[in-house]
Amino acid sequence: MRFDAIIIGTGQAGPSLAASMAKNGWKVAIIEKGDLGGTCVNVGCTPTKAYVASARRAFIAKNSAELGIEVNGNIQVKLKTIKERKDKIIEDSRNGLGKMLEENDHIQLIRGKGRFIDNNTVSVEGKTYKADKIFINVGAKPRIPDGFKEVDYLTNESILELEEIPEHLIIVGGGYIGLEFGQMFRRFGSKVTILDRGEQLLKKEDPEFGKAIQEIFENEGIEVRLNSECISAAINNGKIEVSVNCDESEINMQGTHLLMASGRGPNTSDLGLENTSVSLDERGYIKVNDELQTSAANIWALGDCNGQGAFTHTAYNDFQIVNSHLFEEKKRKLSDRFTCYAAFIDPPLARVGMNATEIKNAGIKAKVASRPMKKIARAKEMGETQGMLKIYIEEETGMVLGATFLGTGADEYIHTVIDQMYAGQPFTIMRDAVHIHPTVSELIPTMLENPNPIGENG
Ligand SMILES: Cc1cc2nc3c(=O)[nH]c(=O)nc-3n(C[C@H](O)[C@H](O)[C@H](O)COP(=O)(O)OP(=O)(O)OC[C@H]3O[C@@H](n4cnc5c(N)ncnc54)[C@H](O)[C@@H]3O)c2cc1C
Ligand SMILES: NC(=O)c1ccc[n+]([C@@H]2O[C@H](COP(=O)([O-])OP(=O)(O)OC[C@H]3O[C@@H](n4cnc5c(N)ncnc54)[C@H](O)[C@@H]3O)[C@@H](O)[C@H]2O)c1
Repeated sequence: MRFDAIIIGTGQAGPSLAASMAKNGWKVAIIEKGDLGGTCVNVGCTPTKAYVASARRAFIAKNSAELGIEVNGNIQVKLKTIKERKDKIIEDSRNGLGKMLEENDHIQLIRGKGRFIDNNTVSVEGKTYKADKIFINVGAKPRIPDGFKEVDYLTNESILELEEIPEHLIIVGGGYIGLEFGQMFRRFGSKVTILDRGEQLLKKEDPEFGKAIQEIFENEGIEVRLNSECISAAINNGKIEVSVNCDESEINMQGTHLLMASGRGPNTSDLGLENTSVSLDERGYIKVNDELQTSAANIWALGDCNGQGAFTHTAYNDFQIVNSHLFEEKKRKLSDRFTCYAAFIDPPLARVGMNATEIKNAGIKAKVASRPMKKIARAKEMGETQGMLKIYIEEETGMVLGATFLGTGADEYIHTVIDQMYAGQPFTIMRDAVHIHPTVSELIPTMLENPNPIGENG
């Protein structure tokens, strides 16, 4: 069967692209081997943020005496109810997407695993489909290091199926997934241990933010063990035993559950790409140019599988870039994008652009405007004073290079800085703006009054 375009994967880029192509009169096939909506909807952002909300309610219920609220009696966390609520949110989202794809006359939804036969042909369960243009949106999967084959470990998928709270959850990996699940299950009532081979949590952040998060986690009773190399696991007396360290001072710990949160890798190994002229990098990501075109001129790669971002908003922006080249006058480019993201721990960490370490490594002369949350009126009124705000400004031009915020609501007001960076204006625009009192955002202009040289610790 022949189409104008074939899309492989219904993640965060594919369905929007299919809808746009259909609107422009193209005949499109979209192939999906699993649940519609991909990682974010089914086993990523949506379910985890629903769980984070339940975990925060549990935490507040247990920790509001200081604000004059005492709960007498038992606070019960019902994981089965939390899961049912999450399943309903996912189902609604999946059904909405299914309806959109199935009711569009220009789109054919094909269920099954797609595999390239050549640059213009994809097979699904024995049938072949041809198109002039093919768009790959196959996402990523957990990367499991050697040493865990003997145990029945959990991943971000299976942990979301649990109906009972683990007694002791050991987590390998102190990145986004490890931290979000770690804090949430601690708040649900589990004992939690987080192991990471690195020197700090969230290794892409400046060390002071890693340390601040570690302190917040330890204050909640989470055990954090860094510099844990050569981790492996086995079953001992029905429990999971985890060995940490390579030398004879090896430490063993026992837990009831083990979550692997040690990074993700692209779904490109069994896609038949060897039958095409698409090139991969050494880690298996599909190489793309500034327009997300692969080394095969008629094939594009979008989302996690191209290694240019590992977030829903970057996958969606990939759709916007490709779509602009197909149908719009104003062309978008990958290189126009500022890196931005949030870790949805509590308080959240939000980031855009460069941090102090990157600025120093690049040899850029810059200043930092900073403020601890404990010096912000609204944070004090809310009783949520953990964290700090930092904005980096290039000395020569006055342009904003980036910001890292750790604090209550940071995932929202980071957008003040993101929008400023996209506007391409100097920091004085933000400094001279009038913000609403009392908000955390109102301190952004104030902190920009007195930027200082970047110190040893950022
Ligand atoms: C636990 C967790 C929490 C996360 N939280 C956030 C968050 O809060 N914010 C955020 O921005 N990002 C978050 N992410 C990352 C986000 O989920 C991903 O970056 C995003 O889903 C990537 O989308 P994608 O379009 O690249 O692919 P995906 O959403 O992974 O979709 C790819 C689709 O392709 C299908 N597929 C793969 N191979 C084939 C094949 N051969 N044939 C047919 N179909 C195929 C898959 O079944 C899948 O449905 C989280 C990820 C995880 C794991
Ligand atoms: N809030 C969000 O936007 C969000 C939330 C969850 C996931 N995600 C996406 O999912 C991706 C994957 O998340 P992740 O947390 O799995 O990966 P990650 O790369 O953020 O963190 C993995 C951690 O595991 C450690 N590690 C790896 N192998 C190890 C080993 N053998 N022994 C000990 N430690 C080891 C690494 O040092 C690292 O700190 C992220 O890059 C992110 O893009 C995003």
